[in-house]
Amino acid sequence: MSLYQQLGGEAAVNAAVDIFYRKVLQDERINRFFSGVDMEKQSAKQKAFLTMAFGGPNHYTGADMRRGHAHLVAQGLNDSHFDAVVEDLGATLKELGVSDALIAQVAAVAETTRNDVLGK
Ligand code: HEM
Repeated sequence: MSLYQQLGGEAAVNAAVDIFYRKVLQDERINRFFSGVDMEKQSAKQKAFLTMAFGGPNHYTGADMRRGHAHLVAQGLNDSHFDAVVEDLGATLKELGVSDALIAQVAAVAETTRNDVLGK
């Protein structure tokens, strides 16, 4: 069974969206990056983010991740911010009762996007 399926597939993504988004917006280390973001598109973005982090079906490539975050890199986005997002994601999954082993797998999937997201 894939990681995405083990976590509960689309239902798990939907459950995580609100909790994750709240954590990110309350996180003083990173919330400035989200201040100008279109709120209507935000939910779809969060779902795309979580589906990707869960190792599920997504339509994004490394090039898309580079393009999608290049304006944030220009604003100073760096490893510390990436780490904060991974931490907020882990805390979200913990709240939803996901095991530490699965959370570690999700963090490992997120890691595969680090260089693209940070434009390295
Ligand atoms: C774990 C790695 C990450 C993944 C998988 C990821 C994924 C995504 C995806 C799929 C999008 C939507 C792109 C689109 O518009 O089609 C996006 C946009 C965005 N991401 Fe990330 N992201 C990651 C890390 C981060 C980090 C570390 C930050 C900032 C702390 C961040 C902030 C944003 C913002 C603000 C947008 C919206 C940009 C806009 O609409 O202007 N992301 N991300």
